[in-house]
Amino acid sequence: MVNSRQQLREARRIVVKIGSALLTNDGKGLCVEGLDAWVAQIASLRAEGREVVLVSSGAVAEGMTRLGWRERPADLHRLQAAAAVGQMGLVQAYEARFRQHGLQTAQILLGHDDISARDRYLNARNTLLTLLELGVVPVVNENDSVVTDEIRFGDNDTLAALVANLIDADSLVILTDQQGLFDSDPRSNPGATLIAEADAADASLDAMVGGSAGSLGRGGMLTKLRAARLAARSGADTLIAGGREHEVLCRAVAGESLGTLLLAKEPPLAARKKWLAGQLRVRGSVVVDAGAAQVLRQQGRSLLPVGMTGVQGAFERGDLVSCVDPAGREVARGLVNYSAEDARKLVGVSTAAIADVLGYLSEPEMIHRDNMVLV
Ligand SMILES: Nc1ncnc2c1ncn2[C@@H]1O[C@H](COP(=O)(O)OP(=O)(O)O)[C@@H](O)[C@H]1O
Ligand SMILES: N[C@@H](CCC(=O)OP(=O)(O)O)C(=O)O
Repeated sequence: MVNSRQQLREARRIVVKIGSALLTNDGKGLCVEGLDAWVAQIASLRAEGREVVLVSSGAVAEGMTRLGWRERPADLHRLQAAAAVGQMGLVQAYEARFRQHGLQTAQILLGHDDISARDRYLNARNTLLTLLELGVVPVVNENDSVVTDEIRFGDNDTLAALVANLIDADSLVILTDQQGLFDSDPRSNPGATLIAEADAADASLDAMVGGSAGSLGRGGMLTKLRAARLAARSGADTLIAGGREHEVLCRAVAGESLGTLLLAKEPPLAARKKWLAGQLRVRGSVVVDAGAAQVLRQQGRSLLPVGMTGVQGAFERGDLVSCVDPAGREVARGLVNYSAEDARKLVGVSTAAIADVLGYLSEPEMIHRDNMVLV
């Protein structure tokens, strides 16, 4: 059997995520010793010939420190202003340190649209890959100052996983203020035990994460677990580890057993499906009958109008829509071939009758399987 830690040793392309809780020293400004240590470790990973993309949080927290604010503002524009101020501090901190190791850095700020629009997704991918080829360390964050609430990732775990998908990373390493994933929140349960390794898809992990974050972090362990599942879609394993541990990155990549390794056991999704899986903006839903739900789930088939029993929401051809079973559980998501208006006319309609009902035939499928991902 291949030792699963061996896979981290062999990782050529790694996404490292540093969370707010860790980076901002629990609200006392950027953690200088931490930054020195992480940058030095990333520099040695680069010197070993590995490619590293850094996803760093901390803009809002650093902005609050610079502006002298103690409370995280509730007002979106003040939050966005803080992010804009703090992002300057972040890039300065990384730039200066990487330069000492002879490395160039590049700032990449991504929003949801950069991942959801296929052309922008491909463009972001090409830019990141070009930077890696040039030996530059890209420093990524969400484009906090301009994104609207409806479409923000909010936590950088999700963003880091999407970046791992985007560049086909071998591993995602999430550094946080805990040593990894525990069987319950160690903040509230001192007796909690560290999980050393699990299949990212293991449903029993869901009960352990609780969803609570620290005062500075956004997502807690729940978003880290979800991120591991997202990263697994492109075949990347995820390590969640304590960022304050001595030489944590170098030791982890040397194959030492620390933190929690969440393994990608399913075969990677095709590139288009990876892009689909990262979409946040769902425009509506179609209810499917039990038979359709079964063939979607078990045989990965396309959804035909005959399997639909209802349509909710307002969507256009090409929008992302979710498919729910008769019990209301989401089965899949995909890009529709018909608008909501036409779809309502097509509920339960056989393929042969589509043209008669609509007066035209676009495609026989409501959602083609190539444009669908199971949830
Ligand atoms: N099962 C768990 N194991 C470890 N930490 C957990 C668990 N459930 C909740 N947490 C909380 O998640 C927090 C880390 O998430 P967060 O504050 O969002 O950090 P970051 O900014 O690094 O993303 C921990 O401080 C911890 O209190
Ligand atoms: N983009 C935000 C990061 C949000 C955040 O704190 O995320 P996380 O570190 O995942 O809890 C920032 O730079 O402040």
